[in-house]
Amino acid sequence: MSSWRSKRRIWDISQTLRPGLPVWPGDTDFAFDRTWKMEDGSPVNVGRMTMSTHSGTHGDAPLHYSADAPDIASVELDPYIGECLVVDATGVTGGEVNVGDLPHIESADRVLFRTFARFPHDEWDSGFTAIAAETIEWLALQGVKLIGTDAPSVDPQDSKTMAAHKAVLDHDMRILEGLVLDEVPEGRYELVALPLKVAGGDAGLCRAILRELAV
Ligand SMILES: Nc1ccccc1C(=O)C[C@H](N)C(=O)O
Ligand SMILES: [Zn+2]
Ligand SMILES: [Zn+2]
Repeated sequence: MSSWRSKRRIWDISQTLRPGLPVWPGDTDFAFDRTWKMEDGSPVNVGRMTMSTHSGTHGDAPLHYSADAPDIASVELDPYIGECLVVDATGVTGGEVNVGDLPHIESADRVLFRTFARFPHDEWDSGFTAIAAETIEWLALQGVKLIGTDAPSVDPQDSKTMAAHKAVLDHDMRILEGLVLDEVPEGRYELVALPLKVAGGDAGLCRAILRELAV
């Protein structure tokens, strides 16, 4: 008998989009409803959604932090697929992940940081841990093309300088935010996290997964 289930384990590292999803203070709430309902005699159910482009798990487009930079529909997809390193940064104090907090990194194309001991699924946590601009610079020099975090931003919530986003821009890196890494041990995985192709989009929602590497 055949099975749909792959022999390699998959971790779904996406937030579930649903009413009540915590969003950036002041940003658009996630809403979903049905425009056609089978219970009303429609042959099918059809829904609609209203949301911020930065809802839940998403990839920022360069356009989000630089006015003339590419939108999410224009960016190449290679950074969003391939081998990645998950780093446990749950022990970091002081608000941002610094170079000294990093483990020894042999080489990595993509690095994902787990900063929450327990992901805040039900409330917004303004005190999330950001990534220092120096850390991003350092990772770029190691050849890292994509940085991911379970926090809602690589910069602190009250940042006026957006230093981490600027470092990402300087090195033409890509960012994933709002990943859920609670169940994922530190180590190497295959990442697949493709942002939705929205023309003019400053970000794209992602269904993000990690898969056990082939041995
Ligand atoms: N929705 C916002 C409204 C105002 C200011 C920032 C945001 C963000 O979402 C920040 C974001 N997730 C980021 O890319 O760092
Ligand atoms: Zn964002
Ligand atoms: Zn961002």
